[in-house]
Amino acid sequence: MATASASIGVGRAGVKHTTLVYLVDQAASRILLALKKRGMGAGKVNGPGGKADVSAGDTSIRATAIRETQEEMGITPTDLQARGLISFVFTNDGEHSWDNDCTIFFGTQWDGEPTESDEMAPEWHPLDAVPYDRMWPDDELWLPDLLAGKEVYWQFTFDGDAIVDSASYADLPTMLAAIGAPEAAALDA
Ligand SMILES: Nc1nc2c([nH]c(=O)n2[C@H]2C[C@H](O)[C@@H](COP(=O)(O)OP(=O)(O)OP(=O)(O)O)O2)c(=O)[nH]1
Repeated sequence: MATASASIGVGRAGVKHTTLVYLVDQAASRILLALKKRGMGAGKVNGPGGKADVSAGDTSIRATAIRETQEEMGITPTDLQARGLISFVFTNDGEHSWDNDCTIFFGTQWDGEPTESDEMAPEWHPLDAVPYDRMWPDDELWLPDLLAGKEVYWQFTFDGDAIVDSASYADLPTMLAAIGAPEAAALDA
């Protein structure tokens, strides 16, 4: 079981810091997603990702993003850019153990071929046909902006699978102030 680390990633203190990775094959205008087979969001299509884990050797949230993509898809991203932060709050869990503050990465290069793992089954989708009906409901609010080259800063409050509140922010400092998180020198530290 991985443990959260307040020293890696950006977001609220005492909340899991996590990653999501979106890889695009620009030559073929397609995005690499995957069916999540177990754990949080099982049955949904998502990018690879997961929580920061110092015990797994993570030295930065970027290292977490690379390790999770290796573990879940068998490939190594080589040009990841940190492009946003999404803060997830889950009201259905009184202990808020599902809450996570997630750094969003975008990339176009990787080593290896996407391979199914115990956690994920990779799927390619055309960039103009992202399967939002099989994804978390907030994704269609921000993933199009990410794919258009923008940075994305959002907070979503969920009750189970339903969004009950949301807010978007102009930039990282504005978002961190709004969610009560410490200031950060960099998104991918
Ligand atoms: N696309 C998308 N991903 C989400 C949403 N909510 C949410 O927690 N996630 C992602 C962010 C993280 O990558 C993951 C939660 O982190 P986690 O580490 O608890 O999940 P996990 O079961 O994959 O565990 P692990 O790989 O770290 O062992 O789920 C959402 O609304 N949309």
